[in-house]
Amino acid sequence: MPVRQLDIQPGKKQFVSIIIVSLILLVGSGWAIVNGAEEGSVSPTFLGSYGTAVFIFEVITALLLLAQFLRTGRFTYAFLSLAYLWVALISPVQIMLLHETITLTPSFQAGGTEAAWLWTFWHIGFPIIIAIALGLNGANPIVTDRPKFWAWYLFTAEIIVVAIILTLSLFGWVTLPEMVSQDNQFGNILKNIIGPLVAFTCGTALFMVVFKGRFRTDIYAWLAVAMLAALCEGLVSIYSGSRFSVGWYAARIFSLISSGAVFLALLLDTMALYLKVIEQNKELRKIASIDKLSQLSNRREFDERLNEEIRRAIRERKPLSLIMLDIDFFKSFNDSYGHQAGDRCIVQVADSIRHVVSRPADVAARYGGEEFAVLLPDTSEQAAFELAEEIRQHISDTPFKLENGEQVAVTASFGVSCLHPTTPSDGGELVKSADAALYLAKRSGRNCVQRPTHSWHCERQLQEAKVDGHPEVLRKHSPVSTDPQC
Ligand SMILES: Nc1nc2c(ncn2[C@@H]2O[C@H](COP(=O)(O)OP(=O)(O)OP(=O)(O)O)[C@@H](O)[C@H]2O)c(=O)[nH]1
Repeated sequence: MPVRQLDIQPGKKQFVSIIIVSLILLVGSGWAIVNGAEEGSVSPTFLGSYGTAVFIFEVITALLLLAQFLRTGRFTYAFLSLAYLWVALISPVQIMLLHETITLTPSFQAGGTEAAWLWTFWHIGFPIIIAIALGLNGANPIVTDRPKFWAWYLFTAEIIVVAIILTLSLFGWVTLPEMVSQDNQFGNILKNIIGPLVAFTCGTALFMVVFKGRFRTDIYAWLAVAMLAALCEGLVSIYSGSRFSVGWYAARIFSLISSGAVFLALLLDTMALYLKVIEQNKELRKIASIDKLSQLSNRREFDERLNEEIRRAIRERKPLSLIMLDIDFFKSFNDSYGHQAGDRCIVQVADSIRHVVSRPADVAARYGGEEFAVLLPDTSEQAAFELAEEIRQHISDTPFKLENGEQVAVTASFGVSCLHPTTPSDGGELVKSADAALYLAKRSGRNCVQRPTHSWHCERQLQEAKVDGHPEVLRKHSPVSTDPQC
C-alpha cells in the first residue's frame, strides 16, 4: 500500500532561498533581455559541461520523482517524472547537434534547424507535461494502487514518442522549416513564434504550479522556481542574438537553474526523510522495548538482552547474574486498595529498582505482572546477592502512600542466580535457577533474598565439567561420590 504521509513542507529558510533565487532570475532576465544581442565568446566546451549537467540533473530528478509516485500512487508525481525524463531524453541529442560541427554524423541529416526544433520540443513539451501533472493535483488527487504498472505504461509510451521525434528529426525524413541561418542567427520562426510559445507554455505551467501546488511541499515550492527559470529562459531566448551571444549564455544558465531546482529539493527531501526514518526507528525501538507502566525494559527486550549477554559471557568467560523479584501478597494488595493503586505500586517498585541498579550494562525489566528481573553482566553471585539485598531494603523502606494519605508497607521476595555460561541454552538455566531461588524466598517467609539450592550448584558444576571435559570434577560429582557437600 503506498505511503502518503512523508511529504516535506518547506521551512522559513527554504522560502527565503526561493525568494532570493526568484529575484536573481527576474533581475538576470531583465539584464539579459537588454544586453542579450551582444556577442559572447564561442565556447564549445561550455556546451559539453552544460549538456552533462542538464542530463544528470534531469535523469536523477526523474528517478526521484518516480520514487515519489511509487510511494504515493499520485499521478502528479508520475507526470512530473515524465516531464524530467522528457528533457533527459531529448536534451543530450539537441546539445550534441549544437556541438561545433553541428551535424552529429554524416549519416544523419541533421543540423542547426533540427537542433532548434529539438529545443522547441524540449521547451514546449516540458511545461505542457508539468501543467498536466499539476492539473491532476486537485483537492482529491488522482491516485492508483498499481503505481508500478502505470509507471511501466507511461514511461514506455513517452520513450516511444521521444524515439519517433528523434528519428524524424535526425534522419531528415521530414523537412522542418528553417529556424537558424548558416551564421547561427536565429530566424523569424524562433524569435516570433517559438520563443513566445515557449514563454506562454512556461508561464501557464508556472501559474498551475503556484495556484495548484500552493508551495505545500518542497517539491512544489522548487518546481515554481524551476518554471520561473524556464519562463525566463524562453523570454531571454526571444531577445538574444545568435548562438553564443550573451543572451544565449544567460538562457542556458536559466535552463540549468530550471533543471537543478527540483533536483535540489528532492535531495533535501531525501536527506530529511532519511533523518526522519532514523528518528522514527529509534522511537519504534524504544516503544517496542519498554514496558509502558513501569518504564523498565519489557519481557521481549529482556529475552533479547539475555541471549546477547549469554553469548558475550561465553565469549569473554565472565559470570552472568540474574535477580528475580516478586512483590509480596500483591493479590491482596489489589483486592484491598484497587487495581489502580496496584499499578502505582508496581511503578514505585520499579523506581526502587532503578534507584539501586545504575550500571548502564545492567538490564532491569518487568518480567510479567508483579515480577521483575535484573540481569547483571560480569557480576559474581555475591555481588548480585548484595545488590538484591539493597533493592529489597529500598522497597521495604519506602511505604506506599494511598490517596487518603494512609501508608502501606510493601515488600518483595528475591531469587539470585549466577553462572559462567558455556552454551547459549544457559539463559533458560539462569532464569530457572533464579526462579527456583525466588520460590525458596517465598517459602522462607518472603521479604528476603535467596540463592539457588546447593544441589542446583552441584548439578551445574557437573554439567560444566562435562562440557569442559574435566574428569576429576566428574568423578567428584559422580552418583557414587562420597563428597559430603553434595
Ligand atoms: N494492579 C496490577 N495488578 C497486577 C498486574 N499484573 C498482575 N497483577 C496482579 O498481581 C497478582 C499476583 O498474585 P499472585 O500471583 O497470587 O501473587 P501474590 O498475591 O503477590 O502472592 P505472593 O507472590 O505469593 O506473595 C494477581 O492478582 C494479578 O492480577 C498489573 O499490571 N497491575
